[in-house]
Amino acid sequence: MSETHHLYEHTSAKDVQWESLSFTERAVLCFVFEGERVLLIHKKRGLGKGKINAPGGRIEPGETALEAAVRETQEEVGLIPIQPQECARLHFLFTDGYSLHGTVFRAFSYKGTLRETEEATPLWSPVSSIPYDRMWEDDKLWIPHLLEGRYVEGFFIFDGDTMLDAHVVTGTLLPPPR
Ligand SMILES: Nc1nc2c([nH]c(=O)n2[C@H]2C[C@H](O)[C@@H](COP(=O)(O)OP(=O)(O)OP(=O)(O)O)O2)c(=O)[nH]1
Repeated sequence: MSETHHLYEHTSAKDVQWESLSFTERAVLCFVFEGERVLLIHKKRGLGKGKINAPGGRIEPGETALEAAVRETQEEVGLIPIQPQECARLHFLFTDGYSLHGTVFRAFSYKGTLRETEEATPLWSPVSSIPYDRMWEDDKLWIPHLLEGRYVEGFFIFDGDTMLDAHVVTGTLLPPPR
């Protein structure tokens, strides 16, 4: 194993100069709520294969984060979220130097028909029993704040699938859906 592989192994998430990182990749997630349930997916391929997550994916060139959130949700499960609202920012640094910035949205209405695709199997999860044990390790640290309606920022250091350190900051209460 090379030295660079362990570049950030002993770095704390609080000590990383996150604002001066030029992220390798930018991605989005979109949480669609209906009553006391939230739309999640079982991801069938790509990064996070086998895990439960919210719909999402990489932002394409020329696209805004909001546009990507709507497109990825439609591509993965057929639903078009209506008026998604930004509700979190996530920052990931991997020990091999890869870094990922995530913008998270929430929506309370949608159009279209839910369907399974080659990328994902959709599932409506009760908000009170999100399957954190089948999700990315950091999710249990920030999704509860999102569910309370608070803006949240997360800073995480990962080695592959293993979370080495985390720093979560909660912000203001977001305006309720209209
Ligand atoms: N909830 C959560 N999502 C994460 C974490 N790490 C991480 O990459 N993701 C999300 C961000 C993206 O939405 C998704 C990665 O998907 P991706 O878009 O890179 O992979 P993909 O192969 O499906 O690519 P694409 O064609 O859909 O763009 O996983 C995490 O720790 N927690």
